Amino acid sequence: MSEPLLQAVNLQCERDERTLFRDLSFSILPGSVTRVEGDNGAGKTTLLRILAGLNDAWSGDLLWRGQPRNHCREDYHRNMLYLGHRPGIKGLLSPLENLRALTAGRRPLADTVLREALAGTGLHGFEDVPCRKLSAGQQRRVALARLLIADEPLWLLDEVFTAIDADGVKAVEALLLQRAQEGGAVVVTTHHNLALPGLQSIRLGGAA
Ligand SMILES: Nc1ncnc2c1ncn2[C@@H]1O[C@H](COP(=O)(O)OP(=O)(O)OP(=O)(O)O)[C@@H](O)[C@H]1O
Repeated sequence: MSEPLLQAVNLQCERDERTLFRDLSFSILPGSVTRVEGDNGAGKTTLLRILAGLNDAWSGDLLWRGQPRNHCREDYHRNMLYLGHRPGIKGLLSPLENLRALTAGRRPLADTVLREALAGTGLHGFEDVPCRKLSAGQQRRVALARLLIADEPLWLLDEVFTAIDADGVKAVEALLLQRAQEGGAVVVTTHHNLALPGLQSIRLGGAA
């Protein structure tokens, strides 16, 4: 069996004196898509932010390719892509400018590549329009264009299907499968009913 990309061992997290989860252990294997499940408030976003390194209020161990994540943070952040439940798009900037900003600090990409990615998410003709003039679904598509140019093997995606129409959902599902087939892994939270073969799950809830 291949080595996990990411391993969580006995994770525990409390928020507002409530235990969201404890003794939570799981492995994210190359080639997998995993859905984090749980009711509203169960801690799905919190868990994803912990995995993304954006929340330090937890205990337990996180291993990246077998190494404690704290010992290889730079490598981890180079190989992990996190999209939060808000699109994180700046309204005054165009889709092209937003995508430039979202990819800043990563491998440099020519504008032609970024424009192609925007066209790939259905934004052809809107590349240079201020994002505040776009619909909620179109703004989400700006953030999703990141997936078309992502070389990071691990994707952590929080509610990225919000405001996306049926065709968009299918296209994103195909991207998740493709990342897994290429040997990467995806961890996703969604209230949308994902129809992916081999879908793994992490269930949150019940940690009184
Ligand atoms: N900004 C915040 N400040 C304080 N506590 C918060 C905050 N956001 C969330 N919480 C607490 O953390 C718990 C888990 O929230 P989280 O957003 O991780 O849940 P979730 O499973 O993603 O929920 P949902 O399905 O509604 O998006 C909430 O029930 C709440 O008690």
